[in-house]
Amino acid sequence: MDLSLASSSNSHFSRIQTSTFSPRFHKPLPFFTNFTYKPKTYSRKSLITGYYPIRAQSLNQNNTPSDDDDDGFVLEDVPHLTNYLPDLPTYPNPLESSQAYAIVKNTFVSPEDVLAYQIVVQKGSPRGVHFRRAGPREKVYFKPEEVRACIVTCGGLCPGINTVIREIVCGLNIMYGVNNILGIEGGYRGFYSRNTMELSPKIVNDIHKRGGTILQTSRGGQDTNKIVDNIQDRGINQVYIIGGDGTQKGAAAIYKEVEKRRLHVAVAGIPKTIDNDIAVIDKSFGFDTAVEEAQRAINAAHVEVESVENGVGIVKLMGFIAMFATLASRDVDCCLIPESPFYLEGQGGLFEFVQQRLKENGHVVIVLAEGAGQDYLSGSVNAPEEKDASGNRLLLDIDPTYMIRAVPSNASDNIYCTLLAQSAIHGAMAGYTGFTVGPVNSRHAYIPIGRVTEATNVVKLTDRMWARLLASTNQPTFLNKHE
Ligand SMILES: Nc1ncnc2c1ncn2[C@@H]1O[C@H](COP(=O)(O)OP(=O)(O)OP(=O)(O)O)[C@@H](O)[C@H]1O
Ligand SMILES: O=P(O)(O)OC[C@H]1O[C@](O)(CO)[C@@H](O)[C@@H]1O
Ligand SMILES: [Mg+2]
Repeated sequence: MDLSLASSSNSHFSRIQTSTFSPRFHKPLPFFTNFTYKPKTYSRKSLITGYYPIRAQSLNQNNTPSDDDDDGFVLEDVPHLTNYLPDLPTYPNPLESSQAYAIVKNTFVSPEDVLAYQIVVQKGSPRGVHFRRAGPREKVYFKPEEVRACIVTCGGLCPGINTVIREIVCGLNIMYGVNNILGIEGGYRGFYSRNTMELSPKIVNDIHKRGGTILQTSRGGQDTNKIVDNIQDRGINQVYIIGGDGTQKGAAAIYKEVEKRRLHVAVAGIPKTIDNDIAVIDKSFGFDTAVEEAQRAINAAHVEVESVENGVGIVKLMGFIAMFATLASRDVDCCLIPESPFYLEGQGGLFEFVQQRLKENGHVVIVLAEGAGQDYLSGSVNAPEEKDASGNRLLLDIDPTYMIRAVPSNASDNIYCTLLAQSAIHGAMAGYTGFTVGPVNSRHAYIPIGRVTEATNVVKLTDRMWARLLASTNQPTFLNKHE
């Protein structure tokens, strides 16, 4: 039973060698499975973002393609340092002698463990896409005393960033005995334009109680070559990158350059987005905290509108937070999101609905998601195609409730951040690189960075979740406009 990495110099996707496979799989896997990227592009406006960029191709024992024995199993694997450094020495994982793991039955994740992307299947359907399960491996590709790690945070704020920083520092130190950890200040450009700070468990001890990021963050201004020069100059060999879709694209570029230079450097991404719009993973850290905090904003609006005659309150929130806060609140009369165009006048329009609710209840609370109703906003706030420093389009009149992203993370996000940090550490120590971590159907996985940056999640109006919201608020669908 062996699912081991074989080296492949020209592809950053590993081949999986499977001589025999666990009996719990109803069918043995092909002897070799080779993975090639076949990216498919989807329009940003498309409401359906499902895609399968990698196809498994069966190879027979001579390593040539064969059509048989393919039961549709696809592993979207992450790169490994041995892909371009085949002779890297390995060391026993220090967790073997860790007190914390002393009585754990299975300290190490089996190299065969993979997670299914789709868990709702039908009898006879192909087994589909899988990701490598995250967790500690028996062998590591770094001597703990030789690890020089760094952590950088980029993009907007999100509850829990400090917790992730803390847990990377403490996890590296406590689990793997690493003492050399640098904080890069001020985002990507901090690699070459700012000072660094030494991080230790003592320094980060209580930072999870604070919002923001102790390392500071920034948008724009990254220069991949200069970053990798700096990584080399400083002797850094593990890079932990916390940030959103833009940051993860930057991480992929850093990984590519590191691979080109054939450096013994693991690059690990920890996905961050308060909007919860990162593809593949179940949920992004800080989202629960943000939804909880959004309740307070909605509640405040509700108190205000109830206290005046015909009060109308508008709460502006980000992305999926608008939808989930509405579902959680019960005080929201109508949730407006960019994916569901609405109209103001006439039968079935927003004004008619507001009037009706005012008549019934004397007040109305509307949740407006970032980007909704752009057609109705004056162009005076920002020029239509204005961009921020990272090249993201600036939306009109976007002033989402920032209070929700400055708060420290709640208990469940703190636990989640701990798992993310520890998974990233185990992956880097085990020699995986160019990966991002996150839960897929509740289990943590190593996911190729390209998979999470190729498309961002949008609300699918055709999914039952949006229907649940409509059923909860009883708001108009705006689907039947009468001209
Ligand atoms: N395509 C890209 N390639 C390389 N670097 C990128 C790319 N897009 C963005 N970046 C860099 O990543 C950093 C963060 O990007 P951005 O400001 O878009 O935030 P983000 O990571 O998407 O976070 P969020 O949108 O959740 O706030 C910036 O320094 C930016 O220059
Ligand atoms: O004002 P800043 O820091 O650029 O952030 C704005 C953006 O950051 C985000 O919170 C990123 O998730 C977006 O919702 C928002 O558009
Ligand atoms: Mg972004």
